[in-house]
Amino acid sequence: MGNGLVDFALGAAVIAAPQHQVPILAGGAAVKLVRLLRGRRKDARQAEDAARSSDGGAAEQVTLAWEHVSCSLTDKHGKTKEILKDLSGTARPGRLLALMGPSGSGKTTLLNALSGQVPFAKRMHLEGRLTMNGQPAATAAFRQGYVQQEDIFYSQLTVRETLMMAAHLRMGDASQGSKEALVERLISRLGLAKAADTVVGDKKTRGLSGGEKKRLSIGCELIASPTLVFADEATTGLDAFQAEQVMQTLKDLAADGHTVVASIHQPRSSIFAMFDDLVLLSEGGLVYSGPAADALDYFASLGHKCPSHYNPAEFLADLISIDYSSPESEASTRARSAKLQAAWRQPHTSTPAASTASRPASATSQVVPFVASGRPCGWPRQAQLLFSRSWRQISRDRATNITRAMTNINSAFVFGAIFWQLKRTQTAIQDRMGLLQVCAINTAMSSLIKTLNVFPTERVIVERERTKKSYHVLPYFVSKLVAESPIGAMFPLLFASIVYPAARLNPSPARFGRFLGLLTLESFVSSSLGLAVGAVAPSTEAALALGPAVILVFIVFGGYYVNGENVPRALQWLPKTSFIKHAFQGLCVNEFEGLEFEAAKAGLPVTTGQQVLDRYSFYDRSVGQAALSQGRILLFNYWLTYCILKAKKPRYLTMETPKAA
Ligand SMILES: Nc1ncnc2c1ncn2[C@@H]1O[C@H](COP(=O)(O)OP(=O)(O)OP(=O)(O)O)[C@@H](O)[C@H]1O
Repeated sequence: MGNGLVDFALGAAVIAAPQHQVPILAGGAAVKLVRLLRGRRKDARQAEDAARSSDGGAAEQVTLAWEHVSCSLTDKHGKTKEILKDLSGTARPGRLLALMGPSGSGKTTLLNALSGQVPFAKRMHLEGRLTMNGQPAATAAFRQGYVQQEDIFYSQLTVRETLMMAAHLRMGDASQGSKEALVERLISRLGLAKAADTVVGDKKTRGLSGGEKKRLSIGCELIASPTLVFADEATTGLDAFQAEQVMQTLKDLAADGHTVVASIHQPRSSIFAMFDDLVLLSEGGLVYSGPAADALDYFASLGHKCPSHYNPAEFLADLISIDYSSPESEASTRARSAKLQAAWRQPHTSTPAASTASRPASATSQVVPFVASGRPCGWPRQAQLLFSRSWRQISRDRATNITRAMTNINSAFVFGAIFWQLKRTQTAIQDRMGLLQVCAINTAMSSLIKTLNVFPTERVIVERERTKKSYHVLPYFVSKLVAESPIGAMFPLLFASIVYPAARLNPSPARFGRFLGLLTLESFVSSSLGLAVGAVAPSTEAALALGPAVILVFIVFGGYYVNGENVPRALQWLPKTSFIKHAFQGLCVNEFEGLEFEAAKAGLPVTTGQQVLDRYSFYDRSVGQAALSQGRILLFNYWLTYCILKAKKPRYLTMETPKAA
């Protein structure tokens, strides 16, 4: 059975089992999982050892060559769009190669293709040949780092902590002292000394500048001691000064013998002057590949002379861009782009690309590594590290915690004021029911929204780290849940402590304890639903749109609006899945059992709490059963999230060998 199927079967068995069998099944599942995981860890270590022995642990320089790289996308109607058209080129050690081209020209796709990270898409086809020092890239064991366009970090960790965490996760076998020394070296080399103890920050917390974040991203990639460094749009969104600093960092890396390939949009002339080599793309086709210094001469030879005192990057960008301002200008600029692509395809007697082969910039044959390489740490250590990261993130996030606390206190005061000191009259029965229902809905919503706001971004970090094989999903997920629980439990406590006495609900400490326990459990269940939705949704915005739509169904079947007995047969499973209903039932039983009401002056009076419960079809429920039902949904959501996270491991397209080859 495949691993995914094993997880599916185990999870399904735990959820579907009768209650008394759950511990036995869960125990069996745990043993099986541990065995599976041990097996996989062993495999991973063997693969790691093989990779090490193949490169001997030495930071050998690498020349990356690509030939006939094409990428195309066919739509549903069979129409094919060429994203990359038969590209060939070389990136050499000790040289900074810049990929330039207008937006949509294929820079990111080429960078992804060169790093073996073109995201899998059903109708996309990728072909070409990639070699590293003459060996097929698939079998070459050179380490690479990929600095992504978007800098995403745990916002509450400082620069030093972020780098230290990367070092711990990826250099498990190195000593603490050597990791600390390496991190300090990186900090000073990346010009981050002043910001070393500053938290990364986010929209709510002030932190690093854009340039500092980008340099931190580079630092995190350098932990693995890559010989090849890719950077996508490294300067996008930065001011001129920060952009120059980031490019200088990449240039310094190249000077140390790394092979650096960076895509960039319209750099200023001082940055253009840093490029050793240049690849220019227009509409997925190559219009130039060779030394940056020779580019202007090449285009001048085609009749496109750059005016003096003009930024060469701007001149080249204008030359190869498509002008969509009018049909005529679009046609003429497309024609010019096609002409330039055709000109490049002509054989060059003294092609700039050929000339670079004879003059590598670095005289050494080894990369000067920033750090020593290492293997990832073991599972218990991973769990420990990830726990400390999650704990720091949640405990330091004052802005989020204060907002959550204020929201809960505010709701508690509003509900407390509306349902102030409930009496034992007939009309107060409805008020009690209403209050318990809004308590259940409020707890579910506040917990869900918080999770949806945070988790999709965190998931992207986890996916990136898993691509680097830094850790497995299980230690991450378990440590995250454990770390977040204590603070997550604070908010229902705040809410319950205000609303319970304000409304004068059943005044017994034990009943208050159960009220609090049910709300806390419900808050965790709602958060687990948020994790599952956040794991599926492609972005925070999508998660925030999807989550409330899902929970609305659970609110409708929350036990107050629709009586479970009147739900159509085909939909009877829905109330069973509504954790809001289970919480509400538990709260009602806790509140009404043993309660006596004043008799009505007219009509049929409801004088006991049990009669109220019977009327809502809650006669066979207990607080324990309600808690157990919530617990099962909680476990199901955790299991579902775990499976989604595992299945969502980034998939990349395989580069096929060109047909002509
Ligand atoms: N998975 C995909 N599905 C559909 N279209 C895609 C996909 N990947 C790339 N493309 C298309 O291929 C073209 C090149 O995209 P790419 O992101 O490589 O360009 P780019 O030069 O990096 O652009 P930018 O500078 O704006 O980031 C674009 O038209 C893009 O829409």
